[in-house]
Amino acid sequence: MSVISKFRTSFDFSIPIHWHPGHMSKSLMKMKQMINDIDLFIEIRDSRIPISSINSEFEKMIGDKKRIVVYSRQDLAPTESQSQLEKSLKTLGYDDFCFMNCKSLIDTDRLLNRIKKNELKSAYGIKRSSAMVVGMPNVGKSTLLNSLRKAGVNKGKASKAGATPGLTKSLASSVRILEYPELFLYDTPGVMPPFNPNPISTLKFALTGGIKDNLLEYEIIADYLLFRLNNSGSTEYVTQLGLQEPTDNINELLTHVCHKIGALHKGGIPDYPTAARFFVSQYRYAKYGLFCLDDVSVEGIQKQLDEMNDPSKISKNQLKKEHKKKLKERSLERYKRKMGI
Ligand SMILES: Nc1nc2c(ncn2[C@@H]2O[C@H](COP(=O)(O)OP(=O)(O)OP(=O)(O)O)[C@@H](O)[C@H]2O)c(=O)[nH]1
Repeated sequence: MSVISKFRTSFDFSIPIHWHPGHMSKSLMKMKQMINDIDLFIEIRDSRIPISSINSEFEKMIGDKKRIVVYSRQDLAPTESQSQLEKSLKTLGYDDFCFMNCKSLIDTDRLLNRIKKNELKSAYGIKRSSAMVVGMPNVGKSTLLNSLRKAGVNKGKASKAGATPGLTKSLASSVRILEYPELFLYDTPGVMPPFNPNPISTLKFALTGGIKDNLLEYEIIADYLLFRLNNSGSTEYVTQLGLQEPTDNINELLTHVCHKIGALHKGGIPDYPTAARFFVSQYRYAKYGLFCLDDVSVEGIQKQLDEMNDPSKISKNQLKKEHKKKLKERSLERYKRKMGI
């Protein structure tokens, strides 16, 4: 795909988003307390944001324990980015990972066989083993637990799964997912890092549905989406939305969407947040194509990991101040737009 040169080549966003409510810190603490009872961690990351969905807190917690990384939503990420990621991870020395659609029983069977063959080899007939599924919010933890239970012991759903991030709020008791060797699995609430020094990676997480709706205006998420679509030369959105041509102007695009879906207030005033939500939801249903939002080259991964592990360069207070200032500016902008000023 060729990059259309008249579009933006960078996206200015520096609002740090903090979402680490009490239930997340409590759960993280509880997970840490249980560490000695866990034989295997199944850490889930999203194939569309394989690096931005890493929580450095899990890295510290899991340490040298047995872990398998599951890149979920394989069905929503391009095959080229998966092959590139696989190559890069192997070059960087990682090999305990797999890609899957957590809703697919074929994929789940494959994962279960792999766990039986590799991770639980030493446990046959010896003892009951325990595993824990961990990950950021909405990456597919409960879905995977339910699929593993179905594939392993043919039992129904044990955990509530759904498109709303933060659905699982507490660490529940474990459920059996294998009879022989006996394996139990704990579902855990999605945990965001207490502090993420890279606002763009949180923005990517928001775009893929990982943070609560009220934490960031949909118009910003929609603008970032438009930037990414144009920047990758992908114009499927033009056809899908019935636009005349690609645009780099989010207001222009949202005004069109408002009229297309009838998102209008009294007097025909466009309802931008509803239009933005629609634009983003279509992306999440892969209506504009399949995308990987992270750079998965060896250098790209290394750069993102370095940033993640060295937040010391950025002052938390500085970011908080900037956050407040930006929020004020945004609400003024929104007010002006609403009033047609
Ligand atoms: N297409 C696709 N959808 C998935 C996959 N895994 C999970 N989902 C969907 O993603 C949404 C979130 O899944 P959950 O299992 O609730 O995610 P979670 O990680 O438990 O969420 P929290 O409770 O926020 O921690 C649900 O609508 C699932 O159906 C996948 O591999 N492919």
